[in-house]
Amino acid sequence: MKSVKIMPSKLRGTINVPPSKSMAHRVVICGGLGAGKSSISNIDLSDDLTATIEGMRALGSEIEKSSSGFIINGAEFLDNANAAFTNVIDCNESGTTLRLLIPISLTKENSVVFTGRGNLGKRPLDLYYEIFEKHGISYEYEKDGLNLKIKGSMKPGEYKIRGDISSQFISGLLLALPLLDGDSKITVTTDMESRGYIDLTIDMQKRFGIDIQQSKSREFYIKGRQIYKPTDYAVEGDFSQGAFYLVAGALGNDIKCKGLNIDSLQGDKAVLGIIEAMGGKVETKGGYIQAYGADTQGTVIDGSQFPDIIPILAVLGALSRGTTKIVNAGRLRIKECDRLKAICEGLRNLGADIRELEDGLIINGRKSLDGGIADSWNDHRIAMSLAIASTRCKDAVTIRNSHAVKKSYPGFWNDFKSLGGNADEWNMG
Ligand SMILES: O=C(O)C1=C[C@@H](OP(=O)(O)O)[C@@H](O)[C@H](O)C1
Ligand SMILES: C=C(OP(=O)(O)O)C(=O)O
Repeated sequence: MKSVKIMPSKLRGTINVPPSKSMAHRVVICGGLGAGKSSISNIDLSDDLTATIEGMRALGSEIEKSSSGFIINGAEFLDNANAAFTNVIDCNESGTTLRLLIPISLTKENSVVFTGRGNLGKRPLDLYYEIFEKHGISYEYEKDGLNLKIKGSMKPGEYKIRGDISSQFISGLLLALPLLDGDSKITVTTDMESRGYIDLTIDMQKRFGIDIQQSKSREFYIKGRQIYKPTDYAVEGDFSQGAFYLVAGALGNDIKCKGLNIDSLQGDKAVLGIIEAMGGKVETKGGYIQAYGADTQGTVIDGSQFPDIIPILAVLGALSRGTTKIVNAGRLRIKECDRLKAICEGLRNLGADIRELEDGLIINGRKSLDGGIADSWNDHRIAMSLAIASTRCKDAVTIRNSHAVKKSYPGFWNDFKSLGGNADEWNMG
C-alpha cells in the first residue's frame, strides 16, 4: 500500500495523454479474434489492459510485444472450434475485461473460470446469468467473490437486455455474436446509459470488417459467421484521463494536452462541453487541447452517459462559484468503489462543501480548499481527482492508497511530477 503527500503547487507544461483504455481493450479483443496478424500501437500497459491481453491469450490468441506495441494473431482462437479446454481468466479489477470476455469465451463450446479482485466480484453480472439460463449454459460463482465457472456456448437468436446497469454487457454481446453460426438481434429494453462506449465497440468492430446494423436506437442486428479481418491500429488519447488535466486547466493550471482526438467518439469528451458550460475556455490548436483558468460557476451535470469523469467534475464543482448538482449518477456506486461516497468523503476531508444524494451529489463551491488526508478507496479515478484538487488547496494533501492509479494510468504520478506537481509517494508496507 502506498500513500502520496502533495504540497500544493500550480501545474504547468505539456502532457502526452495516455492512450484510451477503452479503445485498447477493444482493439486487443478484435485483433485477438482476427483471422491473421494485426499490429497495434500506442498501448499503455495498465493493470486493466494487461488483464484483457492475458485473457485473450488464455482463449488462444497469440499476442507478442513489438517495438511500437503488440502484434496479435487471432487465428489460433478461430481454429480452435472443437477444443474443450478449461481456461482461467484473471480479470484483476477490470469490469471491462470481465464483461467483454464472458460472451467471447462462450462463442465456442467452452469451459472457463473468471477470477478477479477488489470490488469486481460485487459488481453486477445478473444480466449475463439470465442469458446463461436461457441458453442452457451452466454457471456457478462465489457470492461477492467472483470465481465464476461457466460451461456451454451461446446460440444465435434474440437477446433482450437492460441498458441501464452497464453498457459493458451490450458491448460484450456485440463483440461475440458475429462469430456465431446464425444471425442475432439485441433489443435494449431500457434507456441506454454509457451509450458512447457502445459506439466505441461498434466503431472498432467496423475497423475489423464486422458489420452491426441498427434500425432503432435500441435495436442491433448482427449477422452470424462474420470474420474479424486483421488490421493495424494506433490507439488515440484517452479523454477519461485527459479530463484530469483539462479540469486542472479550468482550475488555473497551465496544461497542454497532446494526443487527444477532437473528433473522438469517446463519451468522456463531454468534459470539454461541461468546462465551457461552467464558464471555462477550451482551445484546440497546434495538435493539443487546453482548458484555461476561469471563474467557473456551478451547473447541473447528468452523469448517466459519462460516469468515469464525474469524480473529477465534482472537483471542478467544489471549486466553482455557486452550486453544482450531479444527477443520474447512481451507477457510480457500482464501479471500483462507491464513487459517490468516496469522492464526497475525500473532498470533504479536504474542506469542500459536498453532500451525497441517492444518485448524485450537491456541491457548494469554494474559492479554495484547505488540504488534509483522504483515501482513494483503492480507486484510480478518486486518487487522480484528489491529486488535481490539491492544486487549489492551501495546505498539504495526503492521499492513501495512491498506487490505485495503476489500474488505468500507471504513469500518473510521474506525469503529475513532470508538470511540477510536488508529490512524494512512499510505501506503507
Ligand atoms: O466499455 C468500457 O470500456 C467502459 C464502460 C463504462 O462502464 P459502464 O457501461 O458500466 O458505465 C465505463 O465506466 C468503464 O470505465 C469503461
Ligand atoms: C470503471 C472503470 O473500469 P472497469 O469498469 O473496466 O473496471 C474505470 O476505468 O473507471
